Amino acid sequence: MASETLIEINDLNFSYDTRTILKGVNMTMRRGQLIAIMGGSGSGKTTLLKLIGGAVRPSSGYVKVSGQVIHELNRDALFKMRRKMGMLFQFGALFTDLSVFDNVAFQMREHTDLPESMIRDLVLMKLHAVGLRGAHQLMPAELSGGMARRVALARSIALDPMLMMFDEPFTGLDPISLSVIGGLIRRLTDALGMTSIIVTHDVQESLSIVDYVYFIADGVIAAHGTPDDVKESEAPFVHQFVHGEIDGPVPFHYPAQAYLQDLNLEKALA
Ligand SMILES: Nc1ncnc2c1ncn2[C@@H]1O[C@H](COP(=O)(O)OP(=O)(O)OP(=O)(O)O)[C@@H](O)[C@H]1O
Repeated sequence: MASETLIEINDLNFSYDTRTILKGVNMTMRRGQLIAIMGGSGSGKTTLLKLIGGAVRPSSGYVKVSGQVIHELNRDALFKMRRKMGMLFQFGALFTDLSVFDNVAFQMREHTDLPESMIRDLVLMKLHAVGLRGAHQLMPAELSGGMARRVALARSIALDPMLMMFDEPFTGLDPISLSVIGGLIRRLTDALGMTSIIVTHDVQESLSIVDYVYFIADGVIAAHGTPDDVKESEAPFVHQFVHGEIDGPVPFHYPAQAYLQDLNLEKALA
């Protein structure tokens, strides 16, 4: 059912010690949706993925996945839940000493009792979905960057997750590989009926594939909407992002003391 809620984030607050990272975040994500989370560097996007995956606990509020409050799950229940979530980080590193086939088969062998003949069919099916069935015997060192990313993608969907989280899936890819990966994320989301979240700086690619966008700034949701809403938005924050302006409400520089002061310090240390 496309309209069923998979993730509900309610008044979520999170701090590292005394440093507040997320403030009163509310989000709803439905099954089958592809959602982008965008925001400046250090705005808390990866932290939000960690909260969804239960790697860190909220200071207050909650994340509910499939009706269950993540931080209330015991260890076993959390592991069970995590098995239904796939995570693909920027350099979704492959096991270099395993073939493409064995990389994709790894989780199936670890976490299921499926016979090897069935694993073979499933692995080839996943590789086929990313266009690399013919490459199943290659070793990671024989792959291009874009191919390696596709194998990592096939591996992350090996156990048919209900939720996939991609952290910066486009980083370091040339424009063609980038749109191949973007298209694949969309197609796999639809074909598997999963919910996918991408954290990305790549505004143009994501607006062309996602159903919904959230912008985070200073720990709050500064704007959200469909790609059409976002493209038409007059809000300065959204405008800066969508049109790639360096200066605007999102500062380019991490807060620092005056530059001159830093330079003088260097001189004093020399
Ligand atoms: N383990 C940690 N302990 C303390 N502070 C942390 C920790 N991890 C991240 N932070 C801080 O929390 C803030 C949010 O980090 P996060 O990684 O969520 O940002 P982000 O939006 O994903 O950034 P980027 O786009 O640069 O990856 C950052 O300012 C970071 O310095």
